[in-house]
Amino acid sequence: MTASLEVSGLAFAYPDGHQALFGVDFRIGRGERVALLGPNGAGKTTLVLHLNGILAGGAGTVTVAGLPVDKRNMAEIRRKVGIVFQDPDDQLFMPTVREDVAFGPAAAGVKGAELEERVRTALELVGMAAFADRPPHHLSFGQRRRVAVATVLAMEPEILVLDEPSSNLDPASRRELADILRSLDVTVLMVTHDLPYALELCPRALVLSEGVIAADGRTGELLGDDELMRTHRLELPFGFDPRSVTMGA
Ligand SMILES: Nc1ncnc2c1ncn2[C@@H]1O[C@H](COP(=O)(O)OP(=O)(O)OP(=O)(O)O)[C@@H](O)[C@H]1O
Repeated sequence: MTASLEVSGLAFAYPDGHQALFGVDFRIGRGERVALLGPNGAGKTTLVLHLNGILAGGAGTVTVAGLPVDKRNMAEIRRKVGIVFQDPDDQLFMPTVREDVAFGPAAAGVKGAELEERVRTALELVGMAAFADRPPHHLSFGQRRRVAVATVLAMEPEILVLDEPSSNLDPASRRELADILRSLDVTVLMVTHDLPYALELCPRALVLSEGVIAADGRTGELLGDDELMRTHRLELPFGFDPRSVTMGA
């Protein structure tokens, strides 16, 4: 399988000397959906910020679709790695939804009919085409999150990275977003503390703990491993049985 993402020997210490990553290795094939799990402070955000070069300077390499993440390739890397941050308001700042979704591709030089097509397709993929002319701040949180996903999809990324995509969503919005994510033909890396959501959406999971990959395998198997879960402070909701979920892979 062609790799969308390869992380090799990635280590990183913050300027204050705090070491957050200690040699992280994994590979994600094109079209896979992978959950990145781990307790608070495990290094998940630090890892994600290396995927598009926001953080750099430690040891090891990150490669996206064969292209190394480094200063020379930054513009192309930022197009290939689409990060949807936890707070949609960090990503929406234009007067209308349409302008927000057009912003990234327009900055990358896409214009005219192609730009319109990109915007239309991205909004259709997240079920928000009818909202194109609305100001983002008039939308509900769940709708703003979907538009934030569209802003990233409009870049036609190689890999979609989602930080806590289910946070602050009501059950119906949570399910609708899951259906949208499952329908997309894109590689997904999803950082989440919502373990049932990880199980529903991602056939594979990585457990990051104290700056190393502690486990990499089938999500259902990892969540069913009581010893692994306890060791890395992962807890399923009360009464939730990972063996009872049929996954929509
Ligand atoms: N700017 C910073 N300077 C120094 N240390 C930092 C900085 N940002 C994060 N850290 C430390 O690096 C470690 C990893 O943090 P990180 O935010 O990557 O964890 P996380 O797995 O994303 O946690 P959470 O689940 O709470 O979001 C933590 O110990 C944190 O305190």
